[in-house]
Order: sequence, then structure tokens, then C-alpha cells
Amino acid sequence: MPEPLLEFRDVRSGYAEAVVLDGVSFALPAHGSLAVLGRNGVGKTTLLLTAMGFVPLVRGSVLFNGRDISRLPPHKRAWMGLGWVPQEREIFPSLTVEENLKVGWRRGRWDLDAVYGLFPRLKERRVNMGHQLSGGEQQMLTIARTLMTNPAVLLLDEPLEGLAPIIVEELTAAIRQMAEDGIALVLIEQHANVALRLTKEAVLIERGIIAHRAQSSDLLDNPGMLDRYLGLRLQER
Ligand SMILES: Nc1ncnc2c1ncn2[C@@H]1O[C@H](COP(=O)(O)OP(=O)(O)OP(=O)(O)O)[C@@H](O)[C@H]1O
Repeated sequence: MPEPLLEFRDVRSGYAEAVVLDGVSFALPAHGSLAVLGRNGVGKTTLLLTAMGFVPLVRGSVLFNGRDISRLPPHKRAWMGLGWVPQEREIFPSLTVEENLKVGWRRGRWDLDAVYGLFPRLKERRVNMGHQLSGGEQQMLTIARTLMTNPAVLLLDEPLEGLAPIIVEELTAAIRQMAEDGIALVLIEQHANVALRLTKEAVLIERGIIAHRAQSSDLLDNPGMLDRYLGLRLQER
């Protein structure tokens, strides 16, 4: 079996006053995609923060391409190919769209032309300042900026949260295309049906542990299972 791209081995992590994840293990293959589902506050964001090194490990290890990166700082992990897309839509408000995109560019498949091909809206807005963008455009820019670093894996924290349906459609299509293009995905998304359609595998987190893991398509065919484990229901969007 080929070496996983990103692997958690028996990870325990959390904040000074609270252990959040306890005994989490998974292996994401290169070009793989994983939906992380669970109720509010179960530790989904903490899982991504642990992968990036923003939240310290108490036990276990995080591996990337077979290398133990547990002690590396976030910027080194980003440099190695972990592309974090935070929920807070971190862009530079006083730089133009194009300047925002150029800031983190690293040579590779994704450059300005390719990114504008994926997000034509950003091309139209390329001379606008970050602060002049709508919430949906800011989210596109946040993802596009990370894409410009040519990551091996994108860690997406609720990228569709609070966005209008038309923008959700555009972003969903873009995420699907990035995955088809070979970027691995870890996707946190409250709308389970969207997350399951975009991914091959899923883990259901409950109180800091992986309560269930399955093929995403099997979960889509079995909505009762989501309901049983987490009280999540598939919603139409
Ligand atoms: N900086 C922090 N310091 C202390 N506790 C925190 C911190 N951030 C999150 N927590 C706690 O850790 C737990 C897991 O939070 P986390 O944000 O990972 O959950 P989540 O599954 O992503 O939830 P949501 O869907 O609401 O974003 C929660 O109980 C939360 O209150």
C-alpha cells in the first residue's frame, strides 16, 4: 500500500484546560479526500489546527509523506504542502485581489492564470481591494490564495458557511475540480450532503473520537446512519 499523504496516529490534542481529540487515527492517501463530520464543538476545527501545528499534541503523532511532523511549526508544514483554509477568511483587506494571490505563490501547476480559470469572479475583481469583496468572493480569495501555494492537501474549514446558494454552487464546483486535479482534501462542512458528494471517505467525530468511518457514497445511501451516530440529517441545498 502506498504511503499515506497525511496521517494521524493515536492523536490526543487540545487546549491548556481541555483535551479535545483523544485517540484519533486516520490515513489520507495522496489524491484522497476526507469529510470530517460531527456536531458543533466536537473537535473538527481542532483536528485541522492539530494537523497544521497550531494546537499542540499531547500524545500520538502527525505524519506527512511518512515523515513525523509533530514538532514542526505551522509555517514549515505549510511549506511542505499542507494548505490550510481557515474559517475566518484571512485575506489582506488593503491589497488588491491580484496582490493577495501573488503573496504566497510558489511555482507549480497553480498560477494566476490557472486560479483565474477556476475562479472567473476573482479575475473580474482582480484590481479590487480585499475589503471591497463580498463574503463569498472573500471566501473564494481565501481558497485561491492557498491554492497559489500549490499544496498537496487542502484543509478546508467550513468553506461554504453562511454563503448564498449561487456562491455555494460555484465554490462546490471549484473544490470538486481541485480534487479531480489531484489535490487531496480534508473538508469540514456542516452540510453533510455537500461534504459527502465532494469526498471519497468520511469520519464522524463524537466527543473527540472517531465514532464511525465509511465511504462517503455509502453514507449518502444510508442517511439513517448519520442520524443514528450524530443526529445529522442530510439537507438539500
Ligand atoms: N482556543 C480555545 N481554547 C480552549 N478551548 C477551545 C478553544 N477553541 C476551541 N475550544 C473548545 O474545543 C472544543 C472543540 O472545538 P472545535 O472548534 O474544534 O469544534 P468544532 O467541531 O469545529 O465545532 P464547530 O462546528 O462549532 O466549529 C469545544 O469544546 C471548544 O469550546
